[in-house]
Amino acid sequence: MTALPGIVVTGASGRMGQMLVRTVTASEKARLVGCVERAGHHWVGRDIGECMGGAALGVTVTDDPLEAFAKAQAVIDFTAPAATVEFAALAAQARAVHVIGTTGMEAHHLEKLGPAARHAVIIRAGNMSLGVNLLVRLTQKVAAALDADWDIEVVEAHHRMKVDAPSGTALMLGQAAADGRGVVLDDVRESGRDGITGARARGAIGFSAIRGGDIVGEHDVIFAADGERIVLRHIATDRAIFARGALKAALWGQGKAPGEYDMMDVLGL
Ligand SMILES: NC(=O)C1=CN([C@@H]2O[C@H](COP(=O)(O)OP(=O)(O)OC[C@H]3O[C@@H](n4cnc5c(N)ncnc54)[C@H](O)[C@@H]3O)[C@@H](O)[C@H]2O)C=CC1
Ligand SMILES: O=C(O)C1=N[C@H](C(=O)O)C[C@H](O)C1
Repeated sequence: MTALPGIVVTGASGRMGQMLVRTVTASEKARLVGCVERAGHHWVGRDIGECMGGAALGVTVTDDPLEAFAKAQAVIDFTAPAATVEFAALAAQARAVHVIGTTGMEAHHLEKLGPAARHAVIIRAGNMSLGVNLLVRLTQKVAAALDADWDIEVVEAHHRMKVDAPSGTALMLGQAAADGRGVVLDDVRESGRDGITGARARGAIGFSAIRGGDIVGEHDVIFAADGERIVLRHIATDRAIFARGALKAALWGQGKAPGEYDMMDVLGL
C-alpha cells in the first residue's frame, strides 16, 4: 500500500496555519508530518494538537524547516513574504511541492521563486478558494465585454490584523479585469485615494481596502457606467475554503513537472 502524501504546515500557530492543521488531519487523502513556526515562538518543541487545545497529534512544532520538509511530499505555506522566499529554496531542496498562500509578495520576493521552481513544483495564489477563482474568470469575461465607459473598482474588506493591502485577491481580480480589457494593470491602477484627487481617469482600475473586526474576506468588483452598475461579489465566511483549496493543490502537485502553477491550473478553470 502506498503511504498518503505527507504534508508540512508552516506558520502553524497562525489563523490559516491552525485551519490547515485541522484540514489536513481530517483528510483521508493526506497526513500531517510536520509543523513549522518561527524561532522563539512558544509553540516550538510542543505537540501541535496540544498547542491547539486538543489531543496530541504526534507532531512536534519545529523551528527547523529543512528537517521538517525532508519528511514531506508537500509544504503548505501561509506565512509572510520573507519566510516564504526562504521556504521556497528549502522545499525545492527537499523536492517537496510548495503551496504558497502568502500574500503581499513584491517583485523582489517573486523573482526569488524562479530558481526554486526549476527543481520543484510551486503552486501560488492570492486566494485558494473555488469561488474566488471562478470570480476571477467572470471578472475577466465581463471586463472583456465592456468598454472604458464602464469604470472598474475593486473593493475588499478584511479583519483588523491583515497587514497587506490591496489584498492578494483584490490584485488577482484587478489583474483579471486588466487582462480582459487588454491593458497593463500597473498603467491604470489607482489605489489609496485621499484629498483633492481630481476626477477619475478614464480606464482606471481602482482599489479600496476596508479593515475591521473579524471579517474573513469580502471582495466586490464594481463595473459602474452612466445609469447602471454591475457588482460581482464573493464573501468568505470560513477560512476552511482556503485550507481545502490549498490541500487540493498539494495533492494535485504530486508528480507534476517542476515549475510555477496557480489555482487556475489546479481547478482546471
Ligand atoms: N491565498 C489564500 O487563499 C489566503 C492567503 N492568506 C494569507 O496567508 C498569510 C497568513 O495569514 P494569517 O494566517 O491570517 O496570518 P497569521 O499572522 O495569523 O499567521 C502567520 C503565521 O506565520 C508565522 N511565521 C511568520 N514568519 C515565519 C517564519 N519565518 N517561520 C515560520 N513561521 C513564520 C507567524 O508566526 C504566524 O503564526 C497572509 O499573507 C494572508 O494574506 C490568508 C488566507 C487565505
Ligand atoms: O489575510 C487574509 O485573511 C486573507 N488573505 C488573502 C488575500 O490577501 O486576498 C485571501 C483572503 O481574502 C484572506
